[in-house]
Amino acid sequence: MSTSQIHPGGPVVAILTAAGSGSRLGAGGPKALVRVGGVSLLRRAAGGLIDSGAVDGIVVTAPPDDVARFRAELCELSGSGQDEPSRVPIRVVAGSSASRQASVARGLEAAMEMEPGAKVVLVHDAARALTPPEVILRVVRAVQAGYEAVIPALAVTDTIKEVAPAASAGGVEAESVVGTPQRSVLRAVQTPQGFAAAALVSAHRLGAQRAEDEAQAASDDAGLVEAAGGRVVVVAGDERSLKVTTPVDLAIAEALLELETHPGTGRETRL
Ligand SMILES: Nc1ccn([C@@H]2O[C@H](COP(=O)(O)OP(=O)(O)OP(=O)(O)O)[C@@H](O)[C@H]2O)c(=O)n1
Ligand SMILES: C[C@](O)(CO)[C@H](O)COP(=O)(O)O
Repeated sequence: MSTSQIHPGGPVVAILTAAGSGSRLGAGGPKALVRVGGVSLLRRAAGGLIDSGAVDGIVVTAPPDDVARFRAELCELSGSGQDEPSRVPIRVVAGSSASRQASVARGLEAAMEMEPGAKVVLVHDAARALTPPEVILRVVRAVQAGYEAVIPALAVTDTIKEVAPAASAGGVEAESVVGTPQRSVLRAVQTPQGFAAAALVSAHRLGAQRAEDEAQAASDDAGLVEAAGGRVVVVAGDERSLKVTTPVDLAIAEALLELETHPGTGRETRL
């Protein structure tokens, strides 16, 4: 990368995961290219990272067949790092269809190639396109302050049950509840998750054998650090960092943007 070195604590690189197909959204194309408020999730998420002022380079993981399309989608945001030193370089690489973990592993390899001296690595979901820049900054600052793994999260508002696999009785399929974790100690985890670069590289290396099987793969990167014996800490997340997963999430994201653009229209009461 060798760009303007913005951060005295060492370069900060972000991996923006966007290689998922979006089957639950069912938009008929890659989810990251779906528009909310007229702009794709991908551009909004990359723009948020840039707007935080905390990131020196971004690696995007794209669906393997869509790398060129994703590059084109981001070309206006991306700087070469030479003739436009004020802009953040963006590299698009092929992710993996096997699992998010496998996509992040590919992104991490590219990120460490882009900036071998990176001290902080963020892993962020393109699907969390409305994440406020201040959340990104909060995570980066906590890593720079010495925590090796930092995740933003919210307190849980539903009661969460643990269940056993479904069984059928009298023609009714039902799951048996096997436990109710105490709600006050539960957190709903968001992204970006921030890591000391060495800790993330080592955790991915140790967990690599899980990545090709979705059922075994870690559903977040902090889980890999935990499995490797590392310490993960939580900072405040934000409701606007919701993950666009289903059509209802997309409608909520549209409504949030509408509120931001036209505050005080009375729509607040309907949210
Ligand atoms: N093999 C995968 C799977 C997911 N992701 C990324 O990880 C983030 C979180 O995944 P999710 O929201 O579940 O996206 P999809 O996998 O696309 O959704 P679905 O499971 O509904 O297909 C998304 O930004 C997605 O693009 C990825 O890079 N590679
Ligand atoms: C990383 C994550 O967004 C934290 O909540 C989440 O685990 C991703 O899960 P997905 O099934 O890949 O959307």
